[in-house]
Amino acid sequence: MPSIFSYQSAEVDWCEGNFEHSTVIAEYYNTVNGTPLFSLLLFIPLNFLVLEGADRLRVSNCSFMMPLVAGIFSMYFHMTLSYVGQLLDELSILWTLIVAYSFWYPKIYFPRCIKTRKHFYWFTGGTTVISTLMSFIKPALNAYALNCIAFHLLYLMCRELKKCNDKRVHRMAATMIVWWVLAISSWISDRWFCELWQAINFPYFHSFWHVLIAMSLFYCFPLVMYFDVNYEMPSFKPKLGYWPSDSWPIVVPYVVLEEPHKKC
Ligand SMILES: CCCCCCCC/C=C\CCCCCCCC(=O)N[C@@H](CO)[C@H](O)/C=C/CCCCCCCCCCCCC
Ligand SMILES: [Ca+2]
Ligand SMILES: [Zn+2]
Repeated sequence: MPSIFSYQSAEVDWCEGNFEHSTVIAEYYNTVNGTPLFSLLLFIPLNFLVLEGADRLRVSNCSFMMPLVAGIFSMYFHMTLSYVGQLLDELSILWTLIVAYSFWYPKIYFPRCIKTRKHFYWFTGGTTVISTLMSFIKPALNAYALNCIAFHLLYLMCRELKKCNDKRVHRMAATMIVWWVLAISSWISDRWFCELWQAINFPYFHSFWHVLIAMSLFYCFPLVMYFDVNYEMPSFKPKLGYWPSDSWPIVVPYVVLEEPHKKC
């Protein structure tokens, strides 16, 4: 019986051929294009915020270490295609999402029985334990469940956009959604239509997914920060921007806090 650490013991095998470019890395392209993107793309926009020095944001920025961990486990998974690698990949995404929800889920959407963020932490803590245990039941389904969370984010985003007139916010949200649609299409293509891609010798859609989902998150984070500042720091006015400027073809989206409103 193969060990849970052995190569190719995972329930899932992505379309890219195994050990085609290396004897130690099972899926070469899926492995090498993962981590740098997840970590770098997510850290850059946050630097702008950290510089602004708002305490709440400085504390919650610690959670941005989580996508880095998810990136590392993703690399380990594609390198080995082991059962442990698959679970680490999925659980690190689950925990990253839960940490992000714990910090940034707006209070107005809390279930009625939850009154404070402290109570919400207990709720997310309980959810973490239950969902972590459930993820061992059928690991192949975990990725589908995780992808469904994006639909909830999409729903939240639409509700927030309805209340917001800022064109920059709408533009950034539209960009994020376009990247996500491309990302999820690539993920599904790789999972469901692998035979077709192998027939035309192009089994790389999961690699595209890594890049495209990172791009979507790149735009998602400044937006989440924007709404968070509106709710949690009403004396500040958040503003979305693109570095170095709006007109450049390649830009880094970020959020800054403008001068605090003068209090009477
Ligand atoms: C108020 C809440 C704010 C939430 C902010 C979002 C926090 C981001 C959290 C997680 C980072 C995800 C990192 C993705 C790593 C992908 C690794 C990977 O490719 N794994 C695959 C196997 O190699 C696996 O099959 C994929 C599983 C599905 C992952 C789904 C992630 C959903 C992330 C949500 C994206 C939202 C984008 C905007 C939607 C409109
Ligand atoms: Ca494969
Ligand atoms: Zn992957």
